[in-house]
Amino acid sequence: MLNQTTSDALFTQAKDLIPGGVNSPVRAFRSVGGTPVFMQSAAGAWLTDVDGNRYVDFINSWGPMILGHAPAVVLDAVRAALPHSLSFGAPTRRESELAQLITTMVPSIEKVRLVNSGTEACMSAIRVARGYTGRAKILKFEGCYHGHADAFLIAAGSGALTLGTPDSAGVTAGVAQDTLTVPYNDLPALHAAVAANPGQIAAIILESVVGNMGLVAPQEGYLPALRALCTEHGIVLIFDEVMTGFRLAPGGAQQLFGIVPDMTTLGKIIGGGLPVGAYGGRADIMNQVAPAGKVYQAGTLSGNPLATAAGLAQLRYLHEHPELYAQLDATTARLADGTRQIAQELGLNYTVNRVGSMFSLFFTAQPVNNLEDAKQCDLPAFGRYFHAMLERGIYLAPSQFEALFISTAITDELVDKYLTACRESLIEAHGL
Ligand SMILES: Cc1ncc(COP(=O)(O)O)c(C=O)c1O
Ligand SMILES: N[C@H](C=O)CCC(=O)O
Repeated sequence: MLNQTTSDALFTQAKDLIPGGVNSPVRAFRSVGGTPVFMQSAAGAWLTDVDGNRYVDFINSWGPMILGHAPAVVLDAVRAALPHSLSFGAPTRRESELAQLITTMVPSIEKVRLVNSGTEACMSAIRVARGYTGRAKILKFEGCYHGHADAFLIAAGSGALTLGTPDSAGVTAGVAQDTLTVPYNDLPALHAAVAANPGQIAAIILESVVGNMGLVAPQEGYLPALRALCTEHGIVLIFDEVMTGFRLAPGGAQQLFGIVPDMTTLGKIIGGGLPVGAYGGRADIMNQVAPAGKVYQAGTLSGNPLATAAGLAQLRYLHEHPELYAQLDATTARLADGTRQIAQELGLNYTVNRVGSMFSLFFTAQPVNNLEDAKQCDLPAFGRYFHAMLERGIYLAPSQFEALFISTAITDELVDKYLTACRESLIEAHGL
């Protein structure tokens, strides 16, 4: 048994002070049971908790730590920036350098605005799309998560789905009526929704590869059809690449699939582990943003000097080392294929979905192409598996409805460690 004495004590204290004891719901282990592990430090592929237990990290702060924890290239950049200022609240050279790199790497982005989180990026992007089109409604997909702005907490994925609150309390009927939802990977449903709201939809926003109902890939032809539909109806197509940006390819999912959206939202990797988000797109759309245009959006700490230093260093490194993407792909293929094979050998035949360096093991033998498919999973068995893996030093997302994120710090030896733990944990979780 893991010694979690200090984590347990800290969680008890935190619950008196912080709602549910955590600052983001999915961390609370609610859907897998038990108490969350409180972390102390991290380096490379490894996390160390407050009781001294060590784990190989397969979440990587939900994506940002693509180079593993504490990479020298990012730490050095932050150290160099530190003495100059923690925040200016005034423009800096590095913001333009970061913007330049983003526009170079991401095909759809001609102009970009930095914000502080993925939520801010998505919230701002739909405001801009509304300002640009003069239309009120947006369309999102069931089980996709775009942060916690009111307009997105309708059929939301991630922690909201995990906790059974995909439609959050506190979101007014007035807001909800402007958010249309349809199942992911279902073109007839999408066409029907657009046809039923002629000239009213400002934007369609989606995770072009979904990570927030577990990992779900777009089916063949889905993204091109979506692109064509948006062009035909004058709808702003927004790819939420908060997870997939700079991860699935240097230019994100849009580069991988060869589809150019009108706008893109970014987060996670772009901050190298510090709080940053961004939204960008075609210049004529982005020129609507204040002070260039009439759509207001602002931020006291936006373009923060430490966050831009970390993000710029990480993005530069990725840009200069494109070979890392083949490495990530090969490592994750070994993990995902190995998991699938183990499940088959044990007679479980569970579904494993993978795109690049993201993957999910779904506790169902049925294919998973949308939220309804993902909801068929055996959640109690997943909870037992999660804890069996944790005992063996493997840190997974504490929810069936999240993807795993692989870093360049995962070596072949660590893949072997994961696969051994996976076999033992599946056996333990199912009493085989
Ligand atoms: C696809 C996607 N969009 C938006 C967000 C919101 O980002 P943040 O948590 O930084 O607000 C997240 C993650 O939380 C995400 O996975
Ligand atoms: N799925 C979420 C983001 O990617 C999980 C992180 C969070 O909400 O705390």
